[in-house]
Amino acid sequence: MSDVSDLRNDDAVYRTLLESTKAIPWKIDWATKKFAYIGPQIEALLGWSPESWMTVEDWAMRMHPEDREYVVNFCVAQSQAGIDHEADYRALTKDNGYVWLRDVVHVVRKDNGEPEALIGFMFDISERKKTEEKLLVLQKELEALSFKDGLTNIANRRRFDASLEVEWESARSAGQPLSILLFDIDFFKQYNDLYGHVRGDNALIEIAQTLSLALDGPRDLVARFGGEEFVVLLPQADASVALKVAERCQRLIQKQAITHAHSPLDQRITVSIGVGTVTPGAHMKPSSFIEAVDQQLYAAKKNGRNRIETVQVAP
Ligand SMILES: Nc1nc2c(ncn2[C@@H]2O[C@H](COP(=O)(O)OP(=O)(O)OP(=O)(O)O)[C@@H](O)[C@H]2O)c(=O)[nH]1
Repeated sequence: MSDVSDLRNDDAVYRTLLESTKAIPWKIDWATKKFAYIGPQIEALLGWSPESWMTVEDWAMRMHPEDREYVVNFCVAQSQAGIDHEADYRALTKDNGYVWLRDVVHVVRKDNGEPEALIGFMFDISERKKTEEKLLVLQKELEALSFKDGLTNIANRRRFDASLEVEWESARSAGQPLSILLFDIDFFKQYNDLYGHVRGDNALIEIAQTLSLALDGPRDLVARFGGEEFVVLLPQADASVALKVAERCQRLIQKQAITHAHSPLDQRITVSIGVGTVTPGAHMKPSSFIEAVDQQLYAAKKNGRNRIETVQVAP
């Protein structure tokens, strides 16, 4: 058996070790910017023969154009400063594909501190990047889900609150009106009691769909406000537009004719609607506007249900 000192002197052993790892070793002479060495594994990974890696130019040109400027500038700056570093980028393959690489770089310095050479390893990190990308997609899906109501599939209260905040600011700075419609299903407790919770859930889903169909503005939003209440946000809509939309919603729900034998109104599901319009002023809060619209909804209930009550809130 050879001892360690034998091994240290044995270039062939080192070469075998270097060339049998998955990581691809390389060395660049700093003065000439030429490759002194690159492991033969590079050919299996990217298709370019080791001999074709002549200078740092070859390295830079075989990088995805979107990664090139940042990675090259970063590596040059770190090398000049004598700092070991690493960079991730997409390397071009001979058949015009890309492979994600991580280059881990050690700066060999002369006695005066200036770089003499760079030595490093390239790692194939494409699998890791794929996992990261999948995670990103999943995260986006999760974010979207967290803004959706699980039962009706329309926007949830959180989404409504977030949209209202944005639209409120936009209306305030543009000096434009915005309107809100609050819906509450009439005698829904009786509906649940008579038909059961599952039919109750289905009725909520159907009404959510109908309300979605009633809107046509690009920024209009329908959301589940809670329980059997829905809300519609109408940016840039004045009182007359808001009333028209409310009437359209009421009509469509009537047309939908979901039987409700225990409703004294029409023997089908009806809704009460509170409508409010405001041009937000500097000191007004969205919550006090919602409060005012909620009072209209309450008035619609008190005044007989299946009706619309409106308010124009002073800024
Ligand atoms: N099926 C089902 N029912 C719900 C859901 N959320 C709220 N509800 C029901 O909605 C009903 C609301 O009852 P109330 O607040 O008394 O109102 P109402 O019976 O509609 O009476 P008015 O609003 O005064 O006309 C309750 O029975 C709740 O159980 C839901 O997700 N699914």
